[in-house]
Amino acid sequence: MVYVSRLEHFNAAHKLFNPNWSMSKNKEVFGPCANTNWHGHNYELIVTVKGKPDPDTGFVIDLKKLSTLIRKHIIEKVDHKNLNMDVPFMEGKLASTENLVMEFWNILAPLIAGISKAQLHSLKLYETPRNFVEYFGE
Ligand SMILES: Nc1nc2c(c(=O)[nH]1)N=C([C@H](O)[C@H](O)COP(=O)(O)OP(=O)(O)OP(=O)(O)O)CN2
Repeated sequence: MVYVSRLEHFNAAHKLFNPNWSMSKNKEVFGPCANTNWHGHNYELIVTVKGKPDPDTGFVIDLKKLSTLIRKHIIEKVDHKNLNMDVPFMEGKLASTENLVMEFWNILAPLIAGISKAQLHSLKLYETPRNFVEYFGE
């Protein structure tokens, strides 16, 4: 197996807020991340795909095609958006990095399988240069 990765970028606004809690409980749990008027992040998304290189191309997956697919189905939906208000697949969900990366997986895994013999292996999503999550689909 060879593991091939593509880095994409987006920026978005959000707040961490549980609607079932009072404002003071949200502030207690999420601190400044619960700020009513939002805050923003420069997110970095690393998509890793695994497979065997095709004998004709030497590619596990054409990275240009992978990039186009990620941009169309993920980046265009979240870039310069408010994750709590503007993104249908985040509706009713807390806009944490964990919940975001799981939604990204549900979108990307079948699309990648549809354009190649490769499989989605992992997603790594940086919310800040020091906070990031990794997801392997289980
Ligand atoms: N498990 C999670 N914890 C936190 C998440 C998350 O998505 N999953 N998100 C946040 C906030 O959105 C917050 O804005 C993160 O910023 P901060 O803690 O300030 O992180 P920085 O790396 O920018 O700053 P440091 O000064 O290095 O802490 C919080 N928790």
